[in-house]
Amino acid sequence: MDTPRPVHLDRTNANAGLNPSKKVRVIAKIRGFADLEAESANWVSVDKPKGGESSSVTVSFRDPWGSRKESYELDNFYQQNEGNDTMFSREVKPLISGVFDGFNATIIAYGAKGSGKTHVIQGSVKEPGLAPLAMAEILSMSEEIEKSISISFYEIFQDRVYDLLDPKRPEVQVLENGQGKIQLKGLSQVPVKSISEFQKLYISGYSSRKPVQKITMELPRRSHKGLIVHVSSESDALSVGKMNFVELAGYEDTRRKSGEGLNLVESTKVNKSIYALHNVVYALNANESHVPYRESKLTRMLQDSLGGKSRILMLACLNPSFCQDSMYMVSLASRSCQGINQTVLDTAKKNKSSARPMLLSSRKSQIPGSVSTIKRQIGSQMHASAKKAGGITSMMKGRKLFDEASHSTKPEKMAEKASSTSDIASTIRSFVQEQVFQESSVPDAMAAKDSTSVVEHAASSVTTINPQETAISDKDSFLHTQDNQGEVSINSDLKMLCIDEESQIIDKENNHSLINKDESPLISERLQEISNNLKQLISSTPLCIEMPPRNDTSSNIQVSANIVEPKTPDQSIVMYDKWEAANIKSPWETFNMRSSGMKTSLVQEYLKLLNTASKDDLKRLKGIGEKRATYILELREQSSEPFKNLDDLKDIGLSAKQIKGMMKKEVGDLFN
Ligand SMILES: Nc1ncnc2c1ncn2[C@@H]1O[C@H](COP(=O)(O)OP(=O)(O)OP(=O)(O)O)[C@@H](O)[C@H]1O
Repeated sequence: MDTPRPVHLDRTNANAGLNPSKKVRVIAKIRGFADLEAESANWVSVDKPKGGESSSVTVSFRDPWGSRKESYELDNFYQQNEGNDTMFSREVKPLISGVFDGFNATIIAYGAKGSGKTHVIQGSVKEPGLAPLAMAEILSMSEEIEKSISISFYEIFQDRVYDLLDPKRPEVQVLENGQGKIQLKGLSQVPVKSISEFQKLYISGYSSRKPVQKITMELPRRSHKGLIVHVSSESDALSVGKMNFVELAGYEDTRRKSGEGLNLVESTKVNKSIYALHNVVYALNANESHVPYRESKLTRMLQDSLGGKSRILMLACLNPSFCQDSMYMVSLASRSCQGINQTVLDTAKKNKSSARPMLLSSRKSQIPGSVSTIKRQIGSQMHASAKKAGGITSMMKGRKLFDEASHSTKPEKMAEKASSTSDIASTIRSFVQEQVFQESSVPDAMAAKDSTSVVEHAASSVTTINPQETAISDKDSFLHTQDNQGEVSINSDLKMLCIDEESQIIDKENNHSLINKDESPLISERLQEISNNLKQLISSTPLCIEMPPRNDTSSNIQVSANIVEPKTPDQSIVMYDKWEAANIKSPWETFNMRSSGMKTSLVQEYLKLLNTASKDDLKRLKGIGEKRATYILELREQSSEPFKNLDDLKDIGLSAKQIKGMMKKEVGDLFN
């Protein structure tokens, strides 16, 4: 294992990279040592890729076990022994004159817990931070050019904004006026004439951070803090520019750290706003037409300062001892500035070429490609559901069909009903409305409209069941068996229906065959496949109740949920028309069990894709763009399976409502 070079940076031309026209600069600072940490941070090394002329530095991280090395290009890197004053004169001071010329500047310190954010922004009596150093400069400039200075100081705790200079005030409201300008209603703005006045206010603001509600015994409150320095013209008090100092709450990987209750909620909210901020920075850098300011309270508050005539300094604070979260913070910053700061992943790529494919291939083997595998999967899901419910599964049909059929024990009648397109449509309608959207919390007109259109598509899609597959998989087993039993087969009716659509189906199959089997198929294609099979199952697969042989006196009734390979019925098998005789669950209960099994299956497929798909495939998912796809890949580097349930999508900045909306769209598209 080769030892990484210690942190060393040639400062002879360290300022060469300071380009005042650059909107975003990304720098990192490794925290100074406390007494007990006299060890050097040998897990990080810094280099200038093009020698002294370079305007950026390459920061390489290697974990202490040498198993992972990653390099990122940043605008600058400050080592342990470099103080706040050095960073101030190189990074912050050049921005101050712009604030007097109508620019807004924002300095954002972020990083893992305890990485020195407060030390860098606020500082101490011994070593003032960037905010007081800037304030001293601003105050001295304001005297010369007759501008007035005032400050606001706020805290964002769990997406609520509080005034730190006047803590008795009610929550601050973030409003947008008709011109799209952000107004912070209820946030005080206090004039400042001297540095001692400022220090008094600033320090008292920090100490006023008392929990609004008592959380738990002495749990420190994790919140973002923002200082706004307003520069206004003295004559008309109109705002000229402002400088923001934002100290983000410490990042903590919720998957690695055990957190519960409020602590976990707090962490999730903190992380969400960190992602949201990077999303905004990314969008600004990429000149995207839509900048997602609304993703968090923080970005909303900073909207004026981040967009338009502004300069942003992203300062990643790093712990001196190896910390996975520190590494992650730098990678996030570097990636959010792609286009300006190209992420360098040379060694990471090497690692990936050996590790990632293994991961992918092991995943691939779990991703069923064939129809029969999918059926098996659905079957086992349903089996599990049935087992869990302690009940029995039945033919999957819509409520109407079942309601009517349950009053009749004649299979012919059921077959008649099931063979009509409208009843099959009704089956799907019921399923979509009552199961897929069951948990939707969007009761507005829009949701109703979506639901209706999905249902309409569902109704029109029932004739696309693949007759060839039906013939191959079911003809020789189930269908024949049914005929032999003298039962009227619903499936044969459906087959008749499908034959007219053959050319359309063949087209679909041809398209399908274009999918590279070695790659993760697109979620909508996978879901479509599952859906098609379910449609087949609706019509073709009776789950059977295995009655004990006649001479068996035991009272056991076996439930068979093996819908993949239907067995030839024999004397011991009775069909669904024995519902009442077997005294089992009602068709409606059974339908519910099956539907929830399908829903689980769809979600599992979706999560598998998130955990394995390529970036391009991820971007084909609803609601996943470049940034989110990037974050997903980031998360996958942190953990081999970052998405274990849909709630984990919150880590890429999605709300519960957005997650549901995305699933609805994916599922809805199945019927398009
Ligand atoms: N440059 C430095 N030299 C010496 N000690 C430092 C330095 N920077 C930070 N520290 C010390 O490290 C500890 C953590 O620093 P700090 O409170 O600034 O971290 P933080 O990132 O703001 O933490 P949190 O995420 O919990 O808010 C403090 O005790 C601080 O005094």
